This record gives sequence, C-alpha cells and structure tokens, in this order.
Amino acid sequence: MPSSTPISPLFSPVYLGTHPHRIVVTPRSIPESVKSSEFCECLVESMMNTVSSIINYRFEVQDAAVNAISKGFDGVEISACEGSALEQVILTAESDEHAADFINDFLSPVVSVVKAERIGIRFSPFSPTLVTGSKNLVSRFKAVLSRIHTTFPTLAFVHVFGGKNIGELELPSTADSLESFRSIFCEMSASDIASPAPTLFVSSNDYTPESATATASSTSGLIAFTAGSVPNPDIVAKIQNGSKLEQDDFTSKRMLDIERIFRTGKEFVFEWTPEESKRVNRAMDDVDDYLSQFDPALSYEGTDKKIVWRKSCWFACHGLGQPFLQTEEEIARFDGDLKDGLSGLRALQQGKGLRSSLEYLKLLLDNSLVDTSRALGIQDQMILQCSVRYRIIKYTAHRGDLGGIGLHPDGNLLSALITNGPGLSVFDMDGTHREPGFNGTILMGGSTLYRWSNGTYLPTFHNVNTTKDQKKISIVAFFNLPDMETIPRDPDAFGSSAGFFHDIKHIKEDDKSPKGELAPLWDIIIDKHKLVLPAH
Ligand SMILES: O=C(O)CCC(=O)C(=O)O
Ligand SMILES: [Fe+2]
Repeated sequence: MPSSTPISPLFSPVYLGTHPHRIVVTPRSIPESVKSSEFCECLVESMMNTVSSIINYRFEVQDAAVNAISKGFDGVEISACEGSALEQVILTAESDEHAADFINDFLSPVVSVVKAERIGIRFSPFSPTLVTGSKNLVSRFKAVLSRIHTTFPTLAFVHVFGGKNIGELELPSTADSLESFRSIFCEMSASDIASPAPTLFVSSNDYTPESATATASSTSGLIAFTAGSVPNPDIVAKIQNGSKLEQDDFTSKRMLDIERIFRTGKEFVFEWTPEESKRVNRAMDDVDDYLSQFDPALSYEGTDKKIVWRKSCWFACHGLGQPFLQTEEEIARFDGDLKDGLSGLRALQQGKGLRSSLEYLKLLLDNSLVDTSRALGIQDQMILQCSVRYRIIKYTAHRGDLGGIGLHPDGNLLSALITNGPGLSVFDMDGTHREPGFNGTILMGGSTLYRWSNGTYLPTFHNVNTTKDQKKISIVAFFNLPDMETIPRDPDAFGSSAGFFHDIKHIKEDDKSPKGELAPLWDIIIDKHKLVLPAH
C-alpha cells in the first residue's frame, strides 16, 4: 500500500480504512517497520464515535496524530466530511459562530501536540449526505474555514471536496460556490503564486484536464483528483498525456456482475456494511413510526390480484442526488396521487430525525441506482435526467388473511428496494424463486429496461406474501426515464445508435396485455407456475 516515493511535496495520501470517520494518515515515506494495521485499529476505534462522545473523540484524534507522527508519518489529515462526527457537529451547531468555535476547540489540542504544518483538514460542503434544510451551508462552512484561517494560519492545508458523489459518479459543484471558500485562503492574484498563503487551499471538483488547468492557472490553490486517484497513482501523468484512467478492481468487477445478472432477470444486491445496516434499521423504524398513524388502503396488484392492506406515501426528486421535492406545488406537478405525496411532504417537515432517516435511505437507493445504470450502459447525462419516486410502505395483513402483492415486474426502468422483513420473493425465468433477504439494497430491472435494451436485460419478476403477523416496511425507489423523450442507446452494446422513444402510458398498457411485448416472458411464467393472467 504505502508508497516510498514522494509523489508531491505535500502528503501522498494513503487511505487506511474507508469509513467516513477515519483519520487519514498520509505518509510521504513510511518506515518499513510501520504496520498499517496499527493505524487501522486506531481508526476503527475512532470511527465508532458519535457526536455525544465528541470530547473523547477529540483526544483520540490527538493520540492518533501523535502516534502517526512518532511512527514516521509526515502528517495527519483530519476528515470533517462525508457524514463524519465533525461534520455532524458543524451542521447541528446553533449558529455559524458556534460551529467555528467548535472547530477551534477541536483543532487546538491536536495543534498543541503536532505542529500545525503537519496537519490538514478536509471538508465536503456539497456532499449529498448533508441533511438539507433551511441552513445556509455555504455561510456555515465559510465561517468554519475563516476561523481556521485566522486561528491556525500555518495549518498545512484545507481540502474542500467541491463535488458530490452519487455512487461511482462524481458531480462537480458550480465554480462559484467553491470559489467563496477558495477566496478565504487564496487572496492573491495568479502572479503571486511564488508566495502562496501559508495554509494551502486544495480543491477537488471532478476536474477534467481542462477544468483543472483553468483552475490551476487562475488561483494559487492546489488541484486534487479524488475518485480516480486510487486505481491511478500516476493520474497526473495520465491526464497530461491523455491516457484513459483505470477503474478500481472492485468497481469493474461489480459492474460486470450487474450486467451479467440483469441479462438473466435476476436481482442484484448491494450489501451493506455493519454500520450501514445499523443506520438502515434505525431509519426503517422511524419510517414505521410515521406510517403507523395512517389508515391502511387496500391494494390489488400483480397477475393474481392478491390483496394487502398498505399504509403508504411517496416522495420524489427531479434527479438522483437532488433533494426531495419541498413544496406542495412541486408535488402537485409530479405524476402521482396528491394525497400520498402531501403525506410524504409532511414527513419531511415533521422533524429532523425522520427527515435525516429518509435522506439516508435515499442516499443508499440513489447510489445503487447510479452504479446499476452505469453498469447497464445508460449514459451519465441520461442517468441524471431520470426521475425518481420513493414510496414508503407498511404492510398489514388483510383481516388476518394471507395476502400480498401478486407476481409482477415493475413497469419503470429500475427499482431499488430496501425492506426490513420477510415476504419479497424474486422469480427466475425457469420458475425458481428465492427471498433476497434484507441485508442490502435490492436492485431489479423493470419492463422499461427490457424495452430500452431491446430485450437484452430481462425484467425482474417478484411478489410479496404477507402473513397474519407480518411486520414489513419497505422503501422502493422507482427510477424512470424522462417521459415522451427519445432516449439514446449505447451504440456499442446495441449495435445501433437509434433512440428509444419512451412513452410510459403506452408501456404500461402493453405490459398488461397478454399480446404485448412482454407476453413471451409472461408465457414462461404461466407455464411454470400455472399463473392465471387477469382477463382483458
Ligand atoms: O415491499 C416489497 O418488498 C416490494 C414492493 C413492490 O414490489 C412494489 O411496490 O412494486
Ligand atoms: Fe414491485
């Protein structure tokens, strides 16, 4: 892992562990005797901290920093980004001033034991993990960064991650918003580059060679490449000579797996880490509480018209990584029943706890939808234009009878599903079926995917069985192409660059008809399962 050759005069990053609460210890040259596991242990301990134990956390960071420097590391980068405990404190502080005070009190003990020149700190003010709301995040982070600038003028660097990650996709933020942070540290014009401000401002913002060059030549700050740098340690040289960047092995393998699995109409599960599992469970409990107050509505779905009581409402956003719709007007304009949409809006307005739980679930669903779409060859531009509707569902047995949702593929492009109880079965084309369980985000192809891909990717048939004592909460993200638009197909994969005209109404009608495009698939299922299709 650690490289012994310095790549830059600053710290060459080595990521020990990937948890957001990590402290990234960044060596330029690591002595042979140092075992990275020693640091991993200290990182794992630190990452379990919650905001309530932030005082202890502060001293653990102090110990970790001293430990790192004594082992020969060049410096310590403190992560105040991506859902970290520090970020939470910044966001929940009563005022911008309090947030700045907190960072001051946090850094002081670290700077008292490790020279400021050996400490860097990283923020991600545009991250989709941030709980949205009325707070002006730019002003909050500006207050924090200004305080660092005045109180710790010789800190090695402040790194602002300007973009936001949605799954494997990194989206740049607008140059303006990043500029307001940069200007705190880079007050000089480009001609003064020879005498940079003591604290270097480092920005990453999904830079392309062009935008990186433009930014580098107009400021005294440094440019960083994040996502692509791990599998491409020579990223600077590659960008200079225009070579293609490698993907990391894990991502490449997962993309191939998704592609292969969707050809067979099976589901793909994005498994959660233990931390994610814990957070998901808490979030699903919050959803359960909220839905409990509603009256159940009868639902008859699927080929066999099973019956189930469902308490349910929905949320939507204009694109993955975008905030939930916030106003009645926007919800009324979105295609969906208004009453359930307004119940969703009330959930968001109810309190920070439920809202951040819903935003957390959305984040997992959005990430998995981006990665799946990319694996299937849907272009990034198109992924970002797709609409998403999220439905939360609480199942209740109908008058004590067995019930559920009958066999069906979803009618949209892709569905991502998080559920916390048994009942969902997924069917293969040969009639075998299984319960995917509830330890990960379940991705399923819809009938629109089948049509868009010219039959390359089969839709995932599934049903839900409920019993008398059923306890099951689900959140489903129905992801769909923009309606009444021509959608490009990947010319390499489909042998044609001809577009696909997406008309949801037509697709829905056709799917229901035994003579429609999906009929051959229905026939296979009918054969194996003796299913009876509803009369037409
Ligand atoms: O709740 C589940 O497990 C599945 C829900 C479903 O299939 C649907 O709403 O289309
Ligand atoms: Fe479904």
